Amino acid sequence: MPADSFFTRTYTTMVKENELEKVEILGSKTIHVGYKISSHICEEIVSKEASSTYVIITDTNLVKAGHLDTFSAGIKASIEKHRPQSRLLTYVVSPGESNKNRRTKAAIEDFLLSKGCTRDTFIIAMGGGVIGDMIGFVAASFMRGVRFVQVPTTLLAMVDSSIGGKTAIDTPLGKNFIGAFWQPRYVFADISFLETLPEREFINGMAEVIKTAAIWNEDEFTRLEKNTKQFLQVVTNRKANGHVDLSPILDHIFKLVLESIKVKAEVVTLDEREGGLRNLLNWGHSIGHAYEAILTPQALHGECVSIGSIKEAELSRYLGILSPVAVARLSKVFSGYGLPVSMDDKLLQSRINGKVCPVDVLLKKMAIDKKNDGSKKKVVLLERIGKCYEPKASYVNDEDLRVILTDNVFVHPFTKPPKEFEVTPPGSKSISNRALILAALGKGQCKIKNLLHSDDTHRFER
Ligand SMILES: O=C(O)C(=O)C[C@@H](O)[C@H](O)[C@H](O)COP(=O)(O)O
Repeated sequence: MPADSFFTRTYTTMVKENELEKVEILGSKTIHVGYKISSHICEEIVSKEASSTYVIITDTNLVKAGHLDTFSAGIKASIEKHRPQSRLLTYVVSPGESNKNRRTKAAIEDFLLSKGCTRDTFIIAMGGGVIGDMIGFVAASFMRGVRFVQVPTTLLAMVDSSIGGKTAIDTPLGKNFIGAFWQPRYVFADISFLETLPEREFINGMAEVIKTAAIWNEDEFTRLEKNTKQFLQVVTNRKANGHVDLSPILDHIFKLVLESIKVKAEVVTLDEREGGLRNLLNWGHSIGHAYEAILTPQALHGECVSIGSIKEAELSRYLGILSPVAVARLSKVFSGYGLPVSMDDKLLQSRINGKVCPVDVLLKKMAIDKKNDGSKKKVVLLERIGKCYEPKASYVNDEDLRVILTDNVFVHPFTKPPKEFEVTPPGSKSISNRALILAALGKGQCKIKNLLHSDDTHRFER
């Protein structure tokens, strides 16, 4: 068998070039997912969306990878074909979360104004989550709102940030605090962009993929569990030019992108403005954003969401809602895809230059969360893999959060023992189970205090 025949053979059964799936959101099939669909994207934009000025806004990473040149050439060709009077402008920003701010937004707006852009301007946001969020917000406010499309080029942007019309910039106090709901006319997710995506960014995007399956789609979660090894093998194996040959896992990637998009599109369609249900997509983010506010830019969004998801799963577990087995499955799958699941992660530690996340600071950061009701904190609680406890975020208190946010408890002997003290140790599992059996055998009502919550007692309770 020739050396590349494994890939060739596998590839023939897989996703094909130009293959396209259209996902419905808010009543129209405007999310197009495919592999090597750049000509479709350019044709669709220019032929369907009339404009005097098309503006591609992207970042320097996309320029370096050659994507801006290729994409501009495609748009120019479509302009010549369909609207020869129109023009194409391009604008490039610096990459990274630290540039998703008021200053960059203002610079983009000044550029558009200096070029005489009017309300018929059509913006193409090509890039990752930072570009999509910020350019979406520019589109929402420029001339009181202009049309735009999302061309996500990272996994995170494809499966999450490009879908659903949440646009925003960050402020020093936290992420996405200033923004608007502004729907893109289309989202074009071309999987082939992922072939040039760096390893760390690829892994970063998996956090949102796992999150989406965890809150809504158990089958997909189980499928994700089965493919961790192969994923990491392929994604970490780079060619001389740093690119990745996705062909052995192209089907897996296509499916996980599509399944994540479908879930997000369904949730957004049911609750576009986040009255309740859309909170679920924020699972892992209440705590994740708090970590991110401290650890950015050394840690990426997905890495913080991964830690936040495990902490929020532990909170559900602590409240007796989620089983320890589910927490273990979650932890295994996040780490299986190369993500940190706690602050102890060695790779994370090597990146964050000794930064620490004290519980009080995390709680303070969590106090500014769009989901909260004033000073009452809210977190999405998971009931089991694929299902949340409530169809919205639930009220939680600082005492409970403090327990799960505290990483290590050091126990020291008293240097000077107090005369009297009272301690309530956690309930014993075997005594809890015996108490439950006795209660079940007895007649009338029985009140059990200090029951230990565990998988066993939970089953006994039923
Ligand atoms: O689209 C949503 O709704 C989400 O919550 C998805 C999140 O994964 C995403 O990171 C979102 O941008 C965060 O939104 P925010 O409301 O927490 O700022």
